[in-house]
Amino acid sequence: MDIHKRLRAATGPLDLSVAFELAVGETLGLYGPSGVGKTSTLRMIAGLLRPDGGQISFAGERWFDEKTNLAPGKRGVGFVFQGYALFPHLTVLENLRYASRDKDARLIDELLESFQLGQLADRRPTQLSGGQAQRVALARTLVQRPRLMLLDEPLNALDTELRQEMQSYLLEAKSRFGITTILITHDPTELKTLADRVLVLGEGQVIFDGLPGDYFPPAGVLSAEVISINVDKNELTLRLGNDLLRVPSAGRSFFPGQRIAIVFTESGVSILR
Ligand SMILES: Nc1ncnc2c1ncn2[C@@H]1O[C@H](COP(=O)(O)OP(=O)(O)OP(=O)(O)O)[C@@H](O)[C@H]1O
Repeated sequence: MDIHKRLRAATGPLDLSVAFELAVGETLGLYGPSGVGKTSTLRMIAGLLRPDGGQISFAGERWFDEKTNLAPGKRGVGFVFQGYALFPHLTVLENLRYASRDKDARLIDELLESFQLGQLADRRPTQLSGGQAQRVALARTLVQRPRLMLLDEPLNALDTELRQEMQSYLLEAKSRFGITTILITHDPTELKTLADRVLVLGEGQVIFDGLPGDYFPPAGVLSAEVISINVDKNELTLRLGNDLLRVPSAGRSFFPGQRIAIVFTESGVSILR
């Protein structure tokens, strides 16, 4: 993907320019402050917003470039966002059947089971809780067998307990159906639980592309800067905030200016990486 678009932000033009790879089967998290262009990126991948330039390809198929602009319906993308509407006059089962192109009863049964919706199959959307409705919305997207699933803060409206419950449903769906997914969330825990990789956007640009654990280190891990190395004493001097620390270098080599992750343990400071 290599997507360029001039957006109109409240503060003036915002030049969105994002390039990234998307491997089949992976879950990519999109993270970043409000207004940096996350939703617009998903809308362009889905074909709902036309980029100014660049190219969008998935699984070896070209969806957009200067000569191509595949219609949204031909891309095989399932888009779930907050407040995603179910048909109010249809039951849960009817909502799934309606969405299923091939009326695959086995897949519908499997989704009802995976998302624990069996008992709720005959209820209408107004008779469901927020978490239940969101489970139906996800099942309804999966029943369409999308090749790529785009989730725009799907769990945002839910409270902490329901979010955790939904995260486990999403994990289950990921292992059962293995659908390539891009997930926008503001929740680092959600990214660490669900995403294989995270792309952090800042002001229309990719500022980090890597493992969620590298962007959000575990609690207790601190980032320090190597100030100097005393080879004779096998010792490093580190700057941590305004403090200088001396720690054993344990025979590893470092260079001044290098940022390293450290953790305080009972026996002193230990260097993680
Ligand atoms: N079709 C469009 N044309 C021009 N500008 C747009 C268009 N759609 C959105 N924008 C602007 O682009 C900016 C980025 O919006 P976008 O919704 O992509 O950000 P976001 O990172 O998803 O933010 P949030 O986390 O708040 O949802 C906003 O200032 C918005 O007003």
